Amino acid sequence: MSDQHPELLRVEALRKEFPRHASLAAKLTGATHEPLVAVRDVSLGVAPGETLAIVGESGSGKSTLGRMILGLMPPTSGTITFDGRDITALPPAGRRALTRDLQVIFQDPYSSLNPRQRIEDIIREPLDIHRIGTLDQRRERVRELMDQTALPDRYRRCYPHELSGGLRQRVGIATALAVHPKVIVADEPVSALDVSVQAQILDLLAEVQRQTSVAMVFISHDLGVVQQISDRVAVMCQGEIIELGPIEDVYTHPQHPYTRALLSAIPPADPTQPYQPIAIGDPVPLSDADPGCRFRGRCWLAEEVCAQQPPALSPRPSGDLARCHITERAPDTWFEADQAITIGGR
Ligand SMILES: Nc1ncnc2c1ncn2[C@@H]1O[C@H](COP(=O)(O)OP(=O)(O)OP(=O)(O)O)[C@@H](O)[C@H]1O
Repeated sequence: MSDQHPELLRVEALRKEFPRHASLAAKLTGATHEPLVAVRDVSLGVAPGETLAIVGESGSGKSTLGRMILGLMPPTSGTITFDGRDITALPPAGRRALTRDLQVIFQDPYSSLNPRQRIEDIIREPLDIHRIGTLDQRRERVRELMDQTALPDRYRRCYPHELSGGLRQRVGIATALAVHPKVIVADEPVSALDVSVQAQILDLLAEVQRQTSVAMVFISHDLGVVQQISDRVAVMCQGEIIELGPIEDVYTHPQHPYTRALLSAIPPADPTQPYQPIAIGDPVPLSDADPGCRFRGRCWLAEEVCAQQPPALSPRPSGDLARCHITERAPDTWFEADQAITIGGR
């Protein structure tokens, strides 16, 4: 989609390092510690009306990337461009003005809603902050937003604790939509909800997007969840994007073994079908200076080259970009090796 439309949001070589706390022994010996690289030189763009999913296991750097896009955390290096404007290091006043265009939906709607405010006041708050319309117009907009997010009017004067998790997430969505943002970052918006409620909220987000053309960055640890609503997906592993492409291509022809393993973890819709998740174990820590592929310690396809050279994010015939020496050399034959692995433990 971003090939046809100018990008609304672009991050380029975005990096976030966190200092590590030195142990007492290290302090005494003066040993230096490498920082933890949470996001490693990530580049991607989002077009108007597009949903880009950011997927990866816990600790892969998804939320840190989302927080930097939202201006909640400064990057160590790299740039963020919004609507053609560099917003990487905006002063606080500039950032505040931008919150109208860039909104967020959090994972846990309960902790993100003020427990002492009524639902109508919560939804109206962004309109008050940005001084949009008269009080009557704001009230009318709240009614419109409750209608749009299928929140029955009887909840208008309720407090968050009186609502179910699904209804609270509808309030979160209505609040994010209130000021007509251009981009919404949704950070695990359904992972705290029951499966049946998840489906309703995903349907709502898809419908809202059809109506408003808002661009969405949808962060999730679950490839199964993003399939339903995303146009493209970026798969993150140990701070890096290891695969990026249209959702159909990534699901039908994954070009990175890590993506293949994540896909294998999605339970089949039909319970009579075999469920054979590929066990890849936990991330293997590597020095920042390590020259090889960061996934090689968990990879059943790894060869010598994987320890010697960093794989580049390179295009594949299927339309994806992937960061893997093996599939770069043989994009269509690696599935044979895939068939040969002992599923559930290598
Ligand atoms: N404020 C922080 N200070 C130090 N380290 C951090 C901080 N925030 C995140 N990290 C580390 O950065 C790495 C990436 O974390 P991040 O939360 O972005 O991952 P994630 O993919 O969103 O995972 P999760 O879904 O579990 O939040 C992890 O190793 C995490 O411990």
